[in-house]
Amino acid sequence: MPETILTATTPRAWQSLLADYWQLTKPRLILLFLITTAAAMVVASEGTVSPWLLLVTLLSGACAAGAANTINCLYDRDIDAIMERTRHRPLPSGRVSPLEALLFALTLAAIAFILLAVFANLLSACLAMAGIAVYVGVYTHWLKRSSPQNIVIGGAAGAIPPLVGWAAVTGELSWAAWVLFAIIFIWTPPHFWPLAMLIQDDYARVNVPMLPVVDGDATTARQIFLYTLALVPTSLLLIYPCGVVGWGYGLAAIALGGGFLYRAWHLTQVPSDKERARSLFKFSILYMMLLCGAMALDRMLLAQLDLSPATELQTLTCLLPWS
Ligand code: HEM
Ligand SMILES: CC(C)=CCC/C(C)=C/CC/C(C)=C/COP(=O)(O)OP(=O)(O)O
Repeated sequence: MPETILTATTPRAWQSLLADYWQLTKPRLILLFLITTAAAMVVASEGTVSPWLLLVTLLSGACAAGAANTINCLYDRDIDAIMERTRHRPLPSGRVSPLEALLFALTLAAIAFILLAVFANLLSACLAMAGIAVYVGVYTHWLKRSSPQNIVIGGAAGAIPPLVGWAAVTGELSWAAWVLFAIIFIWTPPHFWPLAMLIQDDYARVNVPMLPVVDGDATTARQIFLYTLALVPTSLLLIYPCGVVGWGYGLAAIALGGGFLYRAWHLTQVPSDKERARSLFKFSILYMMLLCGAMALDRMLLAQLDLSPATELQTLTCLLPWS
C-alpha cells in the first residue's frame, strides 16, 4: 500500500491528502472545459439537453481532464520542481509519489471511459480518451519541450471537450461540432501566450521553448493579434453556414470579439508591458466563459420561443412595434 495513504490516518492528514489529489487534477482549468462541453451539449440538443446526460457527461469530462492533467504533472515533475509557479505542486514537493499519481490518473480515465460508454455512447468515450492521448502524447511528451508551436498543435487537446459533449448528445460529429473545436483551437494561442509572456523567465530556466522565449515579445504579440483576428469570424460560423445559433449569440460574439481584439492590439503597441499581457490573459478566460454562456442561452431561448436560428432575426423584427 502506498506510504502516504497508510500515514493519512487523522482527519487532518486525510484532508491534506485529498487536497493534494484535487490539486493534481488542476481543477480551476477543468471548470472551463466543462463550460465548453455543456455549451456544446445545449447547442447539439437544440436547447433541450437531458439533465441526466448533462450530469454524466460533465462528470466523465471532469474525470478525463483530471486524468490528463495528473499525467501531465507526473511527466513534467522535473521542470515543475524548478519553475516558480509550479514548484509547490504535490509531485515535485514529494507529497504524492509518482506511482500513486499514475494509479490515480488511470482510475479517473477508467471511470470517464466507462461512464461515457455506458450512459452516453462509445464515440464520446473514445473522444475523451483521445483528448488524454493528444494532451499527454502530442503536447506534453512531443512538443512542449521541443517546439515554439507546442501550444498551437498541442492545443487541439483542449478543443476536444466540446466534441465529447456533442457526440454524447447526437452520437456523431457534425460541421457545427468541428466549428466549436476550431473556435477553441484558435482561441488557445491568445489565451496562453500572454501568460507565457508573463512567466517567460521560468520557461527559459527550464529550457521550454515557449514562443516569447524563442522569438520575443513583439513577435508573440503580433501572433496573438492575428489569431484573435481569425477567432472573431470563426465564432460567427456557428450562425452561418452552420445555422445552429441565432443573432442573440452573434451580437455577444461580436462584442466579446471586439473586446478581445482591442486588448490584443493594445498589447502589440507595447509588447513588453506585463499589465497588458495579464489583462489579455484574464480576458481570454472571461471571453470563453461568456461566449459559451451566450451560445447556450441563445439556443435555449430559441427553443422556448419555438424559433429556429435561421428565422430568429426575421421573426424578432416582425415583432417590433414599428414593423
Ligand atoms: C495547449 C493549450 C493550453 C495551455 C498550454 C494552457 C496553459 C495554461 C496555464 C499554464 C495556465 C496557468 C495555470 C496555473 O496558474 O496553474 C492556464 C490557466 C487557465 N487555462 Fe489554459 N491552457 C491551454 C488551454 C486551455 C483551454 C483549452 C482551456 C479551456 C477551454 C483553458 C482554461 C484555462 C483556465 C480557466 C485557466 C485559469 C485557471 C486559474 O484560474 O488558475 N486553457 N492555462
Ligand atoms: C477531452 C479531454 C480529456 C481533454 C483534456 C485536454 C487537456 C486537459 C488539455 C489541457 C491543456 C492545458 C491546460 C495545457 C497546459 O499544460 P502545461 O503543461 O503547459 O501547464 P502547466 O505548466 O501548468 O503544467
